[in-house]
Amino acid sequence: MKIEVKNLSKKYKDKMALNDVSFTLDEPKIYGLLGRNGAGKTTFMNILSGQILATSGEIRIDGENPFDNQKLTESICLIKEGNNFKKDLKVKNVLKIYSYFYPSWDQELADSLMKEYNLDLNARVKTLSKGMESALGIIVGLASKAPITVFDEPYIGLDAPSRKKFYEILLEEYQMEKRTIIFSTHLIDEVSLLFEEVLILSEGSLVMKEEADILRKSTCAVSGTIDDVERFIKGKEVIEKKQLAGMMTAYVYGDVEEAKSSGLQVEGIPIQELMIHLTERKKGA
Ligand SMILES: Nc1ncnc2c1ncn2[C@@H]1O[C@H](COP(=O)(O)OP(=O)(O)OP(=O)(O)O)[C@@H](O)[C@H]1O
Repeated sequence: MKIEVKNLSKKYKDKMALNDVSFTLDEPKIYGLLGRNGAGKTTFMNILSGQILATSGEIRIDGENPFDNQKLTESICLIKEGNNFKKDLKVKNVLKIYSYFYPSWDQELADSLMKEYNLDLNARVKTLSKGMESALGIIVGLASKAPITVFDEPYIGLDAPSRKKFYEILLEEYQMEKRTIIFSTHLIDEVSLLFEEVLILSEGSLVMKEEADILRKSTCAVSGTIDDVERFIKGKEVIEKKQLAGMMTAYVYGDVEEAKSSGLQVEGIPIQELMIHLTERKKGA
């Protein structure tokens, strides 16, 4: 499904949570939506899934506005950080409700994930630990098979092996059947290899939207003497540079191979680092 975001803004009292954001997601891909606390990620995901209205601008999903749109809601599954389910419900009833709601619900997948995460069908949501409740969210998100599945920090309390399992199953499912997955997380290093495209929000503005492969190939950290590094970065877009004891390290948009052949020390920039530098740069602007 095509997602068009046009001049989207959301204001809460005097706080601009989103400020004139525009972009298009054309294809089913795994998108990483990144940014620091308060950058506007949850606000965006809530507007996308039709839970709240924008102050101005709009989101169109295959041409339609998601707010109060029953037909579209069946195509979007939003799994939040917590409180996804009514506390008094039994796990089996949660699954039943969602299976009725999502036309593409995959019961077989839900059953196998229930085993994987060792959840008791008869337990009530309020008796689940934080990690178990997150596991239930992950199960619903994956089994919904919703063409747009949005995970907003979906794994609070979930231990590292369970998170790893989640990434593996997400990838397996995605490879079998592509769908748009929008993933917001602060555990960027852990997940970044899953991302096919990365969007970074900073203080309500979109500061980057780029394919992850291009980012890996076209950004690098180069280190060497100040003169050598300055020579290399001349005319290139510099994300950040630091000097120490006559040496310089610069984070630049530039071809990794070219940097290597210039004799400088070259390293890739992890997406997490890139996010930090891009959001810092904006603050200082
Ligand atoms: N209901 C609300 N009322 C008032 N302000 C809000 C509300 N929801 C969000 N905000 C503010 O809007 C800004 C963006 O919040 P949002 O939750 O979208 O950020 P986020 O990127 O998801 O942050 P985090 O990574 O911490 O979850 C923040 O400054 C936040 O305080």
